[in-house]
Amino acid sequence: MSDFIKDQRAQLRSLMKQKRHELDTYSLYSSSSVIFNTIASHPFLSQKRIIGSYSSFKNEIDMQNINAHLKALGHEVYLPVINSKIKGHMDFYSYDEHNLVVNSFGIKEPAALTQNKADTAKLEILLVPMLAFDLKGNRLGMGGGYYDRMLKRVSSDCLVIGIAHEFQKLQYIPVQSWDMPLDEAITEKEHYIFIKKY
Ligand SMILES: Nc1nc2c(c(=O)[nH]1)N(C=O)[C@@H](CNc1ccc(C(=O)N[C@@H](CCC(=O)O)C(=O)O)cc1)CN2
Ligand SMILES: Nc1ncnc2c1ncn2[C@@H]1O[C@H](COP(=O)(O)OP(=O)(O)OP(=O)(O)O)[C@@H](O)[C@H]1O
Repeated sequence: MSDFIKDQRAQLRSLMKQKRHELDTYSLYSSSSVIFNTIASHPFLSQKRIIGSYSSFKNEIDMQNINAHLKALGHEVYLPVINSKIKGHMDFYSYDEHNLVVNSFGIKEPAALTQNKADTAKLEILLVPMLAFDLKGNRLGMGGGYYDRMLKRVSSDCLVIGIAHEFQKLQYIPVQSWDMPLDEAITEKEHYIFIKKY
């Protein structure tokens, strides 16, 4: 792996964490509400049943209403659970808003009950958090490599959609061989389509 790219990504990560930290509550609220509507009216939503999503933390777009809405519509909704025994590994477990526990990062996750575990290969839509993205669909995450590893196990038919604030769009994100590109990104300003799957 190139140390140069690794350093560039680390620098960008720290800059974008800072920017997100400075976001005001009103922008977070209003952008989350616009993105709720974009996801709720996504043209493929009615054709897909099994959705991987996430619980937000630290000024990420608020996914709580979105997750509840998707579940109320009858979708199967799964959220990540970090596996503390395997480095960079997470699995998805079914979402129940009344049954979430806070993990070591301060992110709410479902209890890891075997009977509630998703078959990652069966996910049809995956909503992905990101610190930054570019118009080629490259993504910068929090740096654990969790999504890079997980996306390798997802079906090539699964629609992978990054969720972010518009200010997280950058001109160029340096990538490494294992970085998995997004199909789409949704911000409060735009619905970007990088790869037209359907
Ligand atoms: N909501 C959400 N869930 C997610 C992610 C995410 O970006 N957002 N992840 C995306 O991959 C994974 C979790 N990855 C994470 C990686 C680092 C930190 C974190 O807080 N890092 C600290 C430093 C911690 C340390 O050094 O001990 C920090 O940035 O201050 C949090 C989550 C899986 N779940
Ligand atoms: N498929 C992989 N195989 C082995 N190591 C990996 C893989 N993906 C990522 N890593 C490791 O994880 C570290 C972080 O990767 P990267 O910078 O791509 O994370 P990220 O995409 O920002 O984080 P995340 O996916 O958790 O949001 C890398 O430095 C590398 O050591």
